[in-house]
This record gives sequence, structure tokens and C-alpha cells, in this order.
Amino acid sequence: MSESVLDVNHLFWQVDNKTILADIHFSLPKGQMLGLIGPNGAGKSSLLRCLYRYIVPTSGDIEIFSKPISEYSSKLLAQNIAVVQQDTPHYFDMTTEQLVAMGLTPHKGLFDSNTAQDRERVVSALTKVGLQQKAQQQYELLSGGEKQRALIARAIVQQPHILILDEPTNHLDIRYQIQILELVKSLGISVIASIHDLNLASAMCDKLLLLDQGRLIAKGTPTEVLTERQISEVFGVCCDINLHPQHGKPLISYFYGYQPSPKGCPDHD
Ligand SMILES: Nc1ncnc2c1ncn2[C@@H]1O[C@H](COP(=O)(O)OP(=O)(O)OP(=O)(O)O)[C@@H](O)[C@H]1O
Repeated sequence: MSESVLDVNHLFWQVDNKTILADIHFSLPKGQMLGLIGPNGAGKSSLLRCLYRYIVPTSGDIEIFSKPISEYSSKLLAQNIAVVQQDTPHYFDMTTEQLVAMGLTPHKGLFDSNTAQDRERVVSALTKVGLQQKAQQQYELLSGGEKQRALIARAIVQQPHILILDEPTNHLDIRYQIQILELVKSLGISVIASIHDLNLASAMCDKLLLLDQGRLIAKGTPTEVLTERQISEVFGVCCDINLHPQHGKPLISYFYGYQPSPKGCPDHD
């Protein structure tokens, strides 16, 4: 079995007497891409926020390389984890290249300047996300999808062991949805990403976690998790699942005008 880079056990988060996350437990094996799926409000962002220490959970354990995240200094945590958040933040007065170069910070001392190798790393990351022509453009003037790609380039420059992506494809056109996730996969980094598009999650992820109302409903391979029954129960839509003609993992076709009844979805054969 491959080494685990991240272990989450018995994780609970309550706020205002409401349980947002309940007894979440999973591991992220080295080099794998783990997809976090579930309906709006299921707790996907909250779970990811716990992993990068933006939220302190009510109880439970989160360990990176078998060490509790509470024991990591901010700098050491940033050397291990890079995060691309759901809403692209504002960075005024910064070129795209300067934004991407921020990814070097966790590896630098206070007075270190950037080396030729650092600059090469920034150019390489910009090229990988197709933004080499936009290097000198103000970051704020990029389109939503270009901003998202710039933030992914910054995460690449950061050279983390674990990449946390909160809806990394929500601003991207279909070409970049596929290309960016394939790029991220090719880096050999361990990735946990929340993804709304179940077909994209099926194609790209090694394993999936299905969340609903803060609870872990299923975890396993796309074939194990993406079943017609589970999709109808959790998302409230009816669908038909076949094997994708290219990669052989589940390919979901949604039905329109059907809500699951107490007996489930109608038989569409
Ligand atoms: N700081 C907070 N205080 C109170 N409630 C919160 C807080 N943060 C999140 N929640 C609630 O927790 C639930 C889960 O939210 P979260 O953003 O984690 O869901 P999500 O699965 O990422 O949703 P989406 O797919 O819509 O992005 C929601 O009901 C949300 O309102």
C-alpha cells in the first residue's frame, strides 16, 4: 500500500449549535487525486478549510506525514500544502508574474532574492497553464479563468506535497477544465479537490469522497461511489450510468423532468 500523506480521523466541526462536519475520516495516499463531491452546502469547502487550518475543527485529528497539523509552523505548512480557493481573491498592483512568484515565499528566507532558477520556475509554471503571454499584465485585469490558472501556477511554483483545490474548474472552459486537472495530475503531487462536475470527477480522480449534510456517505473508486442509487439519493436527480468509451469509468447521463419518488427513479430501460 502506498504511503499516506494526509490522514483525517473523527473530524467534527460545529458552529452555532449546527453540525457542519460529522465524523469525517479518510486518508490521501501519496500521488493520488482525491475528489470531494456532494451537493451545495454538503460541507466540501468547510472540510478543505479544516485541512489548510483556516478552520479549527471542534474535534478530531488531521495529520500530514503522521504529524498533527497543529504542530506545523505556518512556513512549514506552506511548504507542504498549497491551496487554490474557490473565489479568486483580489491582488491589486501585481502583475501575473509577480503573483505566481509569491509561490516561492515559503522556500525563502526574509532577505533572499529570487535566483535565476526561481525565475525559470515561474516562467515554466506560467507556460504550463498557458499564461506566458500574460506575464506582465496586471493580475486584476485577467479573466476569471485566467486568474484561476494563475493561482494554479502559483501553487505549482510552491512545490507542495499536497495540493488543495476548492472547485478548481468553476471558471474554466471545458478545454482548461480537462487540461488543468491533467496538468495537476501529471505533477505527481497528492491532490484533494472539490469538483461539482461528476463526470469530470469520475474521469480525473483516483478516489472520491461523497459528502451530504456534513456526513461522509461513500468513499472509494468512481465506480464504487458514482452509482445511480447514490446520485438519486444524495443529489435528488435521476440518471443512467454507462462506461465511458475512452477511460472506462462511469459516464453519467442525467434525466430531465424526473424527481426520485420514494421508490427511487423510474426505470428508463
Ligand atoms: N462560518 C460559518 N458559520 C456558519 N455556517 C457555516 C459557516 N461556514 C459554512 N457554514 C455552513 O456550512 C454548510 C456547508 O458549507 P460549505 O461551504 O462547506 O458547503 P459546500 O459543500 O462547499 O457547498 P457549495 O457546493 O455550495 O460550495 C452550509 O450550510 C454553510 O452555510
